[in-house]
Amino acid sequence: MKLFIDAGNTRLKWCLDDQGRTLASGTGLLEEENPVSSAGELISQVRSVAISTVASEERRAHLLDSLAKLCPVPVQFYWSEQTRNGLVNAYQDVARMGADRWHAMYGAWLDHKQGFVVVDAGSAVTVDYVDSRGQHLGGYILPGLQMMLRSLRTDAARIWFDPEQGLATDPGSSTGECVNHGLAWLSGAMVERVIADAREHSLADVLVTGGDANRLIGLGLSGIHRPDLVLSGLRAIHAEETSE
Ligand SMILES: Nc1ncnc2c1ncn2[C@@H]1O[C@H](COP(=O)(O)OP(=O)(O)O)[C@@H](O)[C@H]1O
Ligand SMILES: CC(C)(COP(=O)(O)O)[C@@H](O)C(=O)NCCC(=O)O
Ligand SMILES: [K+]
Repeated sequence: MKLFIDAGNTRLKWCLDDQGRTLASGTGLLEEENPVSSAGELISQVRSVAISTVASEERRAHLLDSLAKLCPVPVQFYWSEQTRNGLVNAYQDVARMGADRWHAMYGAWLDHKQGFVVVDAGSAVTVDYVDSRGQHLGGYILPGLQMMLRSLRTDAARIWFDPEQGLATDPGSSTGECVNHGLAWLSGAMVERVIADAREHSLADVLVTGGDANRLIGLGLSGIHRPDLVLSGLRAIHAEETSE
């Protein structure tokens, strides 16, 4: 059995794979003693681990320590690449691209050859465009939804509010409404840009992943929700690398 991990800046997503079948999946926190505690006893059957991560070196080392205690098996990290199976990265320096973006794009490329957008609404929001030839046209990195609220709370002395998940975008008449509606309004504007760009570049599909995917879908981002997109790409790449 293999353990696949997508370790982001906020949460860790994992799944257990037995010859291509998903036996279990869950989420955890990187700093926990056992970040895959939700896998329970199954962890003892793991024979190898494959990881996609954008966490700091310190947190990556901590994850390795935790895994070594839980299951002392080989661990392989997978990073961004220049090209794979027809998908071509637009970055000149691909080592700089977050591994999660490349793995999400590859997961999308396998099923959506007619051109696509990947929106990953995690700690940060990333938007990547890939055309029907597999050429990555480039992308955007924006502050995530929680990150924006946190910066308003910490960097502005007189802004107090309770965060809400609402979708209202009308002009607010209290600090709380102005902040919460403002975030929905800004996110909605981003969604409109993504839809317009997809049309302009003839990208047929919009794939949405990340912890805030449903919020963006609620704000009009009509697309395919693929919470497992990074893990899908990682699993495919691992399978290709280990079958050679
Ligand atoms: N249970 C949860 N714990 C933490 N964040 C969550 C949860 N559910 C939804 N979120 C939202 O998801 C975002 C993190 O998304 P995620 O895809 O896990 O990020 P990352 O890949 O950066 O770790 C947070 O900013 C938050 O708004
Ligand atoms: C943009 C990101 C922070 C998104 O990570 P996440 O929100 O999923 O934790 C991550 O992909 C990253 O650290 N990228 C490095 C810079 C780049 O992709 O160019
Ligand atoms: K992200």
